[in-house]
Parts: sequence; structure tokens; C-alpha cells
Amino acid sequence: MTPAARLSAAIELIDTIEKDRVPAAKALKEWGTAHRFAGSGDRAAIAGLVWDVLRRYASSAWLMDSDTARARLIGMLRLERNMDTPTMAAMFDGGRYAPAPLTEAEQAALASRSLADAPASVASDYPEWLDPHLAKVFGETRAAEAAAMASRAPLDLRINTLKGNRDKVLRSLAHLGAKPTPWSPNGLRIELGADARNPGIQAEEDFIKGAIEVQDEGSQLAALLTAAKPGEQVIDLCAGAGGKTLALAALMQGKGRLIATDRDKRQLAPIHERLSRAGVHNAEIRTPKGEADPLADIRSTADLVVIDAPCTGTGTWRRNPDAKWRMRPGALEIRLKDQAEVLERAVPLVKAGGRIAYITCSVLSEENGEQVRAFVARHPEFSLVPSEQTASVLWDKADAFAEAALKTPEGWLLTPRRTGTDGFFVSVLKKA
Ligand SMILES: C[S@@+](CC[C@H](N)C(=O)[O-])C[C@H]1O[C@@H](n2cnc3c(N)ncnc32)[C@H](O)[C@@H]1O
Repeated sequence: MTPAARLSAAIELIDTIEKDRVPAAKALKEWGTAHRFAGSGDRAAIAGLVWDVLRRYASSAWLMDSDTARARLIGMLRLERNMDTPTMAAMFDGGRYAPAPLTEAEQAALASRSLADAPASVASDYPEWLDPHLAKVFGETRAAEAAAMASRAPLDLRINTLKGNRDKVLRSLAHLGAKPTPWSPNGLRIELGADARNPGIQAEEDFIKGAIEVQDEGSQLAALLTAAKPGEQVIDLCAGAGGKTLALAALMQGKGRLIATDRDKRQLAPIHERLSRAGVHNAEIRTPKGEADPLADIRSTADLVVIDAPCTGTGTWRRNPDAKWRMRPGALEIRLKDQAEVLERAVPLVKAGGRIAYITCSVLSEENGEQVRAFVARHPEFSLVPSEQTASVLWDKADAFAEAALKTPEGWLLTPRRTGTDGFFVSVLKKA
């Protein structure tokens, strides 16, 4: 496909995503199946265009003073890819598979319009209804924070210290340009280009042998901040596909007891294969069966209960730009209820002197500090572990991390702008 034909395909896809209200990933997959002639390079380039339009969904329409799929693509090419008008006009040439030539109105918009007068939610690409919520957390810096949340994310890897070490993996992944991440002692980062081409990490020997996992550095830090230790009894209450479980297992160095469960047994399905590839031998998966409580035998014995809580995922907008435009206020209400429920589930499991690590991948204070404060008010036997103390697990990076992350009275907030990671909140609560 020519570059111009890829633009036409991207316009068609954006149109479908809007009109049929389908998630972008699904639309891209279906397009690939229906257009078998398109090679992997074409598909990656088209996906990159679509994801970038979704990242600049509001600002691109503002720039072009039009909200058609075509206008959004043109606006994105200018805002995100700095494409000048002659370069664009050369591709929008009306050829057989190319988009129609730029109209006079489009050329005028490109020549004269800017984001200078756009409201913050438009210029920084976030839903307007979230403005007061983001203001509560970030105040005047919300536009800058949201703009960083609209940027492209790198591919982060975690070295599984049960099987590999960072120096060795750095050498073997040098061909992908892997570099150490700034905070996590076990993180590697691969910067990705504008096309959404996957560097094929799953085919690397290090991956097949279980020496690396794909995990955002923020998620790695959240696991580290729980301070899970060898020999402890650790319960991962919202284990899902096991991202945190695997990181916790590595922190425990194979010693102690790690119990992983989830309310939804389907979410747990991939965890078995992942644990076995990672060489984890001290984990028990408790798959729920009917109404019975899979943790009924555990009462006041856990050193640590990790709650990687169900949340709105506002911290992962970099990786899920269409999710932010689909998010509705009702979704926040549902998540708040789920979070309170899962916090209650943790209470009878924790032993005296034990702790709960509450994690979300959201930046909203309703899901974070406010949720934790309400919990402590209901359960005065739990108190907040001071944030400086929880950050001490980062050793020589602790001071710099404390400068970079947002310290709240209830815990740490990581954001793309502050820590260069996905948005994560981590709070540690200790039982008297
Ligand atoms: C953020 S995801 C977990 C991601 C996972 N820990 C990881 O790192 O890959 C949240 C999970 O919480 C689960 N969940 C929701 N409500 C729950 C509850 N009341 N008890 C246990 N798990 C729950 C969901 O099924 C979902 O898998």
C-alpha cells in the first residue's frame, strides 16, 4: 500500500470506530482480516495513524474546525507528526487509493488555526466532564498532566530475577534499542515509533525462557512499593492475568506463600502458563467456584494483601486512547463500589502488624486517596504507612522518586508527566 492509501484506510477505520462505536483494537483486527492483501507493515502503519488520531481526537477536530474522520486525521498529522501542508497535499492527491485533495477550507484551517484559544480539555485531549476531577488532583497543572497522558507510551519490560539479570538481557536485546528504565532496578524500555509495530518481544529467547515480562514501569514500581518479602504470606486479591503476581513472586525470591485469586475466574486463565514460564513455584491459584469463598480458610494470617483494584484505568490512557473517550461518569460510580468491596474482602485476611497495599491505575482522587480515607474511617485498626517509608524500597532512587512522584497524604501517585510511567496510585495500610 502507498502512504496515501494507508491514510484512506485510517479515515475509513476512524469512521467505523465512531459510527459503530466499536473499540479501536477490535476495528483494527477486523480490518486486517477483511484486507488480507495488506502486509504487516501496512497494518502497523495504519494502526499507528488510528491510535494517534484517538490521542489527538479533540485537538485535531478543533484545529480543523470540523469533526469528520478526515478532518481529525489531517489535524493529527499536523499536531502529532508536524507534517507541513505541501507534504500533506502530495499525499492527499485524489489518486486511485488516495484521499481526495485538500479543500480550500482545509488548507485555510491548516494555515490559520491553532489551539491557542481552545479550552484546556480540547488542547490536552481529555473529556470535558473529567475537568473538575483532574483539577482536584492536579490543580493548574492538569492540562500538562493530561497532555502527557495523551502521549505515546514506550514498551516496558521487567526482568524476572528468578530467571535473568538486567545486564545480560540488555545485551541480548540491544538490537531492539532496549535501555534501563529510570526507576525500577529490573526495568527495560524500548521506545516505539509512530507506526504501532510490535517489536515481537514474545518471539525473543529471553521471553520464551521466562527471563522477561511485558510490564509498564509504573506497574513494576507499584509491586515494589508493596515491599513483599521472601518468607511472607502474600495474597494477591485481584490477580487477573497475573502481572503483579509475577512481580511479587520475584520479590519473594521463591520463598514464602503467594496466593492469587480474582473475583472473575476468566481473568485468571492466562496466569497458570505465565507462572510456569516465569519459574514460580510458591504460588497457589485459587480459582473461584460458584459462591464459595476461595479464601475461606485464611483468617488473620496474611503479612500482605495486595489489592490491584478494578478502576477506571485513567492512568493507562497512553496505551488505551479510545477508552478515555468512551468513559462515562457511571463507570466511575461502579468502580468506586467495587473498590470499597474488595478493600472489605481484605480485612479478615490480614494479621495483626500485617499490611494492605492498595493499588489503582487511575489518577482520580475518588478512586485513590478518598477511597483509602473512607476505608481507614471505617476501619480505625488500619493506619497509613507514611509515603517516605514506603519509597525507601527504591534505595538510591528513593529521593529522586519522592521529588518526581506526587506525594499525597494517602500514598504515591505516579503519572506520565511526573515519572514517565503509566498513572498508578499506591497506598500501604498497616493493621494494628
Ligand atoms: C486491575 S485488574 C488486575 C490486574 C492484574 N493484577 C495484573 O497486574 O495483571 C483488577 C481485577 O480485579 C478483579 N476484581 C474486581 N472486583 C473484585 C473483587 N471484589 N474481588 C476480587 N477481584 C475483583 C477484576 O476481575 C480484575 O481482574
